[in-house]
Amino acid sequence: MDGASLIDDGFPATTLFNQGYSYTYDDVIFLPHYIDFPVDAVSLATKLSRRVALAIPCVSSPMDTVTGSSMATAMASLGGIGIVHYNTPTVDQASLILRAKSHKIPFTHEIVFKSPSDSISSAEDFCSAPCIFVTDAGSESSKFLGFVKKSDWDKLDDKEVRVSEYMTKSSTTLPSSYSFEDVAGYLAKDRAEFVPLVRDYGEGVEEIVNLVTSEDVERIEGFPKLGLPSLASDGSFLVGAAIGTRDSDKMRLEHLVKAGVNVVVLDSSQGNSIYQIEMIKHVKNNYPELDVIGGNVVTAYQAQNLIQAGVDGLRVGMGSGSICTTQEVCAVGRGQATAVYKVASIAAESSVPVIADGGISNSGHIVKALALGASTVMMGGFLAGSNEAPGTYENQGGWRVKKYRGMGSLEAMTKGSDARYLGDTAKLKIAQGVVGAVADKGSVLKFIPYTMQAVKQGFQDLGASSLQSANDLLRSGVLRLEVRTGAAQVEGGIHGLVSYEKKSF
Ligand SMILES: NC(=O)C1=CN([C@@H]2O[C@H](COP(=O)(O)OP(=O)(O)OC[C@H]3O[C@@H](n4cnc5c(N)ncnc54)[C@H](O)[C@@H]3O)[C@@H](O)[C@H]2O)C=CC1
Ligand SMILES: O=c1[nH]c(=O)c2[nH+]cn([C@@H]3O[C@H](COP(=O)(O)O)[C@@H](O)[C@H]3O)c2[nH]1
Ligand SMILES: [K+]
Repeated sequence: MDGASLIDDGFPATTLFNQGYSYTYDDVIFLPHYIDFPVDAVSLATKLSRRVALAIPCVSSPMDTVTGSSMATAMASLGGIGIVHYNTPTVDQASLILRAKSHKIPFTHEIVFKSPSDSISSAEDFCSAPCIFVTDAGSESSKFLGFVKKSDWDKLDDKEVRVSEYMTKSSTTLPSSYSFEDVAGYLAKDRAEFVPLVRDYGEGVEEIVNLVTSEDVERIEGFPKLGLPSLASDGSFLVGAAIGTRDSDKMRLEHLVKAGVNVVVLDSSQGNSIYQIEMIKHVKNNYPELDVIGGNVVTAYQAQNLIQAGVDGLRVGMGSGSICTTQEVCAVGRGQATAVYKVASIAAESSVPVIADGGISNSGHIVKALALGASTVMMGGFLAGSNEAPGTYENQGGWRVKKYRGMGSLEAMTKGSDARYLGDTAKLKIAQGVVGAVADKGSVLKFIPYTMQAVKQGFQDLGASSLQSANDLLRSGVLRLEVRTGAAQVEGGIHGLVSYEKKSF
């Protein structure tokens, strides 16, 4: 359909976003366009940064209640990517990256090890694992001797008895290079409940890196089929990592590169700083093969500075996050729809991909972010209640919840990021985030594919079969938008019902 013959209706983005208002996703609505392809013809393939391609536009936030190794593994297996947080010592961050990259299957378990002479005195020793593995030295890198099932331990009268006296002896392990289908095949054939996966480093050095249970297999097989995973050239999952802009972060980066990190995000609320520009140059000079993403920014001016410094991607959003109090505390930031449109407009001139970071709470927000020019969306709260997020579920007022906290909350700062907030000499700590909880959402392996299907339906309504096509339609003024009044937003939501059940898939 020829855009030029459109009847004038709604506003082109350039008009809408130049009126002096800061709009967020909910403030604006796209007018539907023309459908001339089926929904399955929509491709959401995209780029995270200049050289990092993804099959789906999903990125998990570098937050310590969002992205550890399980989330990074799951996001990469879905075709997106996880950015491992840095609120932890360098060695721990590097081992999270190594762990995520050493898998071929879409999930990881927490594994607990004991030696034969140990005892298991409390049910808490099992953490969330269905069994405890027994190895020679009680660590992941020693010989596998067998296991203790939680159900067997429950039956013990004397919990102080040594593990060797009641463990089930076994020497069966599978290589961590096995695919999910290979492992599922083994478990079915041997009717085994679980099996450890072992990574072989050569010269007799091995490490138990994961465990797969028959319950996992059944669960995953019930989920939508996975698309193309995000893989590095060596076949390992793509994994990103956040770092800061202090001198000590240069040393951190060196370790992360050794651990195989594929892209690095300079994690700052206000990225247009001398510190960040120096760090961008440091990364470019020392690791020319590594893409570096700068941010956060919300204006064309901030973006331009970082583009000139050489960034390969930009992260957009200031104060838009669900746990953020930056706009309230510091009086700076921008409505996220406006921020994404403005930054993406300038970044497109240099072919720098943009990440729309924060404020995503439904598939419609993702459609809006991408159609306004973002190449990917970064999500914290949307993913924090999943099985793959760090932490365990708790009960709160009848809800099954997981903790979700801002990296600028007092609690997170106390855990590790003090230096950032205190400055080196300042003495007063000011929080820019809160500690909260989000509801259990199940596995990202299930709800992200459904969310992506909803995004594809949105793209079909816009008449865009790809991100590039949506962008062309937006920039040529064919795609039109309007601002929704308060009443229009109420009308666009569920209203006027005494009760309802909202089930999305
Ligand atoms: N997207 C958002 O709206 C926000 C995000 N956050 C998150 O909270 C965390 C911390 O963010 P920030 O506080 O911005 O961390 P940051 O480490 O960038 O900044 C903290 C303070 O340290 C200073 N600083 C940074 N590098 C320096 C250097 N080399 N020498 C001297 N001073 C230096 C900064 O200017 C700032 O005053 C991040 O994970 C970030 O993503 C926090 C607030 C808002
Ligand atoms: O003002 C802030 N104070 C904080 O303590 C904080 N921690 C994270 N972030 C940012 O919020 C994003 C996640 O937002 P959502 O939960 O809305 O996805 C993240 O991706 C970050 O950009 C913070 N912002
Ligand atoms: K906020």
